[in-house]
Formats: sequence, C-alpha cells, structure tokens
Amino acid sequence: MSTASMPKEHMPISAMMSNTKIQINHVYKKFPAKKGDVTALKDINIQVLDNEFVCVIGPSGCGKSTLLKIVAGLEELSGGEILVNDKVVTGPAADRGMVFQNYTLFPWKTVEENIAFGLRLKKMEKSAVADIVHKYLTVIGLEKFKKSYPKELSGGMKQRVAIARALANSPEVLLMDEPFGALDPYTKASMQELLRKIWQDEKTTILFVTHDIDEAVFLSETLYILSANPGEVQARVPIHLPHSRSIEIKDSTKFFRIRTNLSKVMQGKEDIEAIDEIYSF
Ligand SMILES: Nc1ncnc2c1ncn2[C@@H]1O[C@H](COP(=O)(O)OP(=O)(O)OP(=O)(O)O)[C@@H](O)[C@H]1O
Repeated sequence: MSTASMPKEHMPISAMMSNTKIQINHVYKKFPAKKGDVTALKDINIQVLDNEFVCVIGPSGCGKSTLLKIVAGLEELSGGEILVNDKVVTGPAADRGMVFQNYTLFPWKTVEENIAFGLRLKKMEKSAVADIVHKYLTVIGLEKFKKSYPKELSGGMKQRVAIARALANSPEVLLMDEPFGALDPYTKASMQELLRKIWQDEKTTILFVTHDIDEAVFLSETLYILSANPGEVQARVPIHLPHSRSIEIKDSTKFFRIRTNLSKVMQGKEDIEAIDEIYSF
C-alpha cells in the first residue's frame, strides 16, 4: 500500500511514537442551521510532529479555517479532541501563535512595538525584549523599518511583521490561515521562500491552511487534502522534495507532476496512489 494513503493505524510504530506537537483526534464540528445542523468537519485526524511543516488544502468551504480556529481555541469543537504538546486545547493560549490572511497588526504601534507586544504583556525585562525584537527584525529583514507604522508598509512587509510577532513569543506551534492569500504572485513567492527558511532555521512547527496547491506543495513536509461537504480528510500525502527549497523548484518536473497529481486527486479524476510513481522517478 502507498504510504500516501496509509491509514494511521498502519503507520510504522516509530512514526507514531515520535514527538507529536499537535494531535487532532476524531474532530467534528457542526454549525446549527434552520434546516438542521451543518457538519463542517467530520472525523478529522491529523498529527503534526515536532518541527514538521504540515499544510491542509481543500476547496472553499471544506472547513480549513474552522479547523485552524478550533486548534487555536477560538472555536469550540462538537466532538473529538485536540492536544498541543499533549495538553488538551480548551481555549486560546500563548503556546499557539497565529497569523491570518487579514493583516492584524496594531495600526497605532510601530513595527518594533508590534513585535514586542506579547513580550511586554509577559512583563519581560526591557533589554531581553529588545534582543528578541532585534533578532526577529533581522529574520524578516525589516531592521530599517522598525520605527515605521503598519500603514507605511506593503502587504508582504505587514505579513513579515505578523510572522515576527508570532515567533517572538516562542510559541510551541505556528498556525497560519492563508497568510499570503492577499499578496501579489511575486511577493507571495518570496514570502513562501522566507517562511520555509524561517521554519528550517528556527525549527518551528507549522500548521498552514491554504487552497493554493502550489503553495502547499512548496511549503509542506506533509500535506492533508480535505474534501468538502462535510470536510473530511481525503488523503495524507508526504512531500518528498529537498529540505532546502528555493522558489525555482516550482519549475522542476517533479514539482509539476506532484502538483498535477494532487489537483486531479482533488477533482476526483485520479487516485493518490499515482504519487508513488512520481517519487520513483
Ligand atoms: N460561524 C459559522 N456559522 C455557521 N456556519 C459556518 C460558520 N463558520 C463556517 N461555517 C460553515 O462551515 C463550512 C466551513 O467553512 P470554513 O470557512 O471553515 O471553510 P474554508 O475551507 O476555510 O473556506 P475558504 O477557503 O473559502 O475560506 C462552510 O460551509 C461555512 O459556511
């Protein structure tokens, strides 16, 4: 059987026993509606390992944002449970950093004040805050803009600050909901490259949702496809591309074939098994 379609119970014990950061176990979400409840998510099982980059893709309305909000503790689940670092999620907490599509910076604060926000709440010493802010300003390449206000920044720059703000709090996991969805294609590509580098350098654990197959293949170590109505896991797909990835990889035959296969799987035109043939080339 293909590892791509392998159910969790058939996965090697070593994989099951490794350090799991996020466990999404049998999660259901129902929304009340006039004609009866709408099942937005049905029996979702997703495991994210320490320092893994996992993307969830699926068509509009399949429940990607709902799932991420549940992991963030911003939305209640109707069944199942979510654990982050073996602790059951009962609400929002600092162990989960969030980056959304809509820019969520404080407009009245400068770039450095935005990055420092969570640290100041923790009443961290000024010099320690300054060190952390400096570190993440360097990571996102915006040292020269530390005194700027969000309105003076481009969309890509704002998202870089949002990522730095989330990372500055040393979260256990980073949850990202289409963070580059509003950016132009060029900026989006450079942000994807930057995020992949940050993930590699900082050893972060990331759960990222998107409807963009290109983006998901480029970023992921493991990718989950959700189908819609109700949102269900259609397939779990390991992405065997090099660890260090530059955006040029999108022009490679392998990348093209993975993307084409996934697109056909999502349209119900091809079986996920075909992905093993791509990797055997
Ligand atoms: N607060 C809510 N009340 C009722 N139904 C909701 C609510 N939030 C989401 N839904 C429904 O749940 C389903 C999943 O929505 P969700 O926004 O999570 O999907 P999505 O995959 O993120 O979509 P998109 O890619 O368009 O953002 C949809 O059918 C949506 O209408």
